[in-house]
Amino acid sequence: MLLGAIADDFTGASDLANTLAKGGMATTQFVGITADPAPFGCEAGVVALKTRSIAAEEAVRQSLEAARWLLAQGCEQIVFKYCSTFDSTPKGNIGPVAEALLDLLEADVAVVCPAFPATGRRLFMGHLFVGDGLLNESGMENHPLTPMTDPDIRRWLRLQTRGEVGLVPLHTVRGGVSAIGQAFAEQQAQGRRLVVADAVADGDLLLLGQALADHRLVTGGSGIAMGLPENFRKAGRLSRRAHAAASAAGPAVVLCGSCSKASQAQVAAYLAAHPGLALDPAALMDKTMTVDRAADWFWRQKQVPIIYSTADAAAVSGAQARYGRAEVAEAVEGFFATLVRRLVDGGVRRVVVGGGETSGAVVEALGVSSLQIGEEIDPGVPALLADRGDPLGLALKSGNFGANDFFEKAVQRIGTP
Ligand SMILES: Nc1ncnc2c1ncn2[C@@H]1O[C@H](COP(=O)(O)OP(=O)(O)OP(=O)(O)O)[C@@H](O)[C@H]1O
Ligand SMILES: O=C(O)[C@@H](O)C(=O)CO
Repeated sequence: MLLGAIADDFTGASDLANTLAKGGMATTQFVGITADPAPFGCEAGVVALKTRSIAAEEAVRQSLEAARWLLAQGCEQIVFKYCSTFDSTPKGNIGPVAEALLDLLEADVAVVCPAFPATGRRLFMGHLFVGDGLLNESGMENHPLTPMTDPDIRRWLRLQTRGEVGLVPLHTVRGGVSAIGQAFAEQQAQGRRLVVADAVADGDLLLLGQALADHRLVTGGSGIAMGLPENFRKAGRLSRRAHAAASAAGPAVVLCGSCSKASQAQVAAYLAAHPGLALDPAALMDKTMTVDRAADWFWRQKQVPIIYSTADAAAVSGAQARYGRAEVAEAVEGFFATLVRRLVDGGVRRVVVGGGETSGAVVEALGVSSLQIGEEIDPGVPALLADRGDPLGLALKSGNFGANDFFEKAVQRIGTP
């Protein structure tokens, strides 16, 4: 294994794995930390953790454990993948994990770059934009777990770090590989080990990728990895392996626990032509909605149904005020976890999931340990193939990713009925 990555959620892991596979690296996504050696021929390994919203010390512990395993597999460069909307709270976890990885790798400096232009996330003067607006006006300010209320990534990250945070602005990035190298060296000389780098287009990310060839640690969204495979290819170190074929066959289900604006629109679009079961947190808390009821409902449907807790910001904050933020999240995620196990044990072979935390709960419940990366469905979302006795097709969609018709496309692209 040449390149190892640690992703702080499951959809983020498949987003990054998709980028590395498209870049020509034979890539496997691992579900959590494993003690087993990586499969033969794996050039890039992405360890999917569920550390985005847990306590910072625990996120650090798990990330270091994953990094040590990746290093033991031979990895020369480590990528720490977080969300392209920099999802975190003032207490972490991006800063503490990045600083701990710098220490482990004995690295002097690392880039911080959540930009992912294909999905509208662009970074200018350290400020993160989503589409044509700032991050804190994009709907992310209402996120159920990590509300993003400041678009200045330097300022937000500094709340989380021990050390100062630097910046390599866009005009320097556009100056090319040696200008970028010099800028990092200057930031490092001033004692800034975490350095935010601007990027508004794929070309900026490719330049950065080239300039970061010798960096032991790279941190960012999946965009920052766009240029990394080329560094290994140029050195003649890559084989060329095809994407995994979508070979799953059987009934399908769509599960959505994401409450993002994009997910709200995608759920509405899917409901226009398919049956849906809405999960109300109150009904989960007082147990009037049970996994038995939802599973019975599922098997009665003639078309591929959607089961969702997706709701608008007012409904989400209402439920959180009544039951507590963590309590609702636990109830919703726990419900999806038990339900998906029941459905897959009962014969479902294609599972489409909306939301990173939700995907983590679902994949962990299914007990699969690794995922092969298939073709891209929409930017940042590949078809995935797991082995659970039979082939199991999966798609794990980040909250804000995907076109309006994502769910319909994904059901078709991850296998056949
Ligand atoms: N109706 C609801 N009310 C309150 N919380 C909810 C509701 N539905 C889902 N949740 C919780 O909100 C969280 C949504 O997070 P999730 O990561 O799945 O989606 P997302 O944040 O939109 O996606 P991503 O992390 O990929 O951007 C989960 O913990 C989920 O359990
Ligand atoms: O970077 C992103 O936006 C996604 O891969 C993600 O991490 C969402 O959970």
